[in-house]
Amino acid sequence: MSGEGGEPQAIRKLRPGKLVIASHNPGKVREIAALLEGHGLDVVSAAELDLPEPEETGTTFVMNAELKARVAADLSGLPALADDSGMCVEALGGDPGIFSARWAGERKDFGAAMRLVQDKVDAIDGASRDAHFVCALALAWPDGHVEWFEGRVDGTLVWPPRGDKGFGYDPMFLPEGRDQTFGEMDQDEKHAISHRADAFRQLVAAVF
Ligand SMILES: O=P(O)(O)OP(=O)(O)OP(=O)(O)OC[C@H]1O[C@@H](n2cnc3c(O)ncnc32)[C@H](O)[C@@H]1O
Ligand SMILES: [Mg+2]
Repeated sequence: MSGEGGEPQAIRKLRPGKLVIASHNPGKVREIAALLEGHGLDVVSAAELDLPEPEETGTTFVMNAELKARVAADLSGLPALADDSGMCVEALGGDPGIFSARWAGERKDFGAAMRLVQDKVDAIDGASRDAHFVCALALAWPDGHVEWFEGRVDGTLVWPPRGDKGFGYDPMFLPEGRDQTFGEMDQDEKHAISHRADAFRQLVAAVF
């Protein structure tokens, strides 16, 4: 991104202190807290602060991450970090993508969401089972400054789902070159290769 006059905008450093994790997904909050360990931050989740869950009206992962981070920073008066992520299936033109949470419905039934993905891919003759996860991070300050980062991991879909260690679509996603799904991996193994860890590596390099 460029500032006025064409000069690159300086990346803002994140100082030790309170940081809001602007997510209402406990699986994500757990992973984000682990990925931020050791940087002197005192993390507090949006749920702990009773912050509202904003409607995700953006058309990209980055737009939705920014929207969530801005709401949390504005309401808390603290820097806030949001994650918008999802699983993109090649044969489905990138769906569920930014709609990954919504495919699970009000009841957040990811068993049903995974079955829906499987049924849709299965209905296409000779369909590729390639998929990838994307994670967009937005770090917003109360004065309106925002930094963005995006990570990705490629893999294939397996059926039936395997493992109960992760969250969301993890049990049906087999990362490239591995024989365990994200659902079968311990958190540290997932963090060695995941879309979220990829985005955090970029964030850590930039803002600390
Ligand atoms: O918006 P917040 O409050 O952060 O929580 P959310 O669950 O609604 O999160 P998203 O809007 O970003 O939706 C992303 C969905 O994609 C799925 N997803 C994202 N990252 C994942 C991961 O690492 N493993 C499995 N599923 C993941 C998961 O089902 C999420 O609910
Ligand atoms: Mg959401």
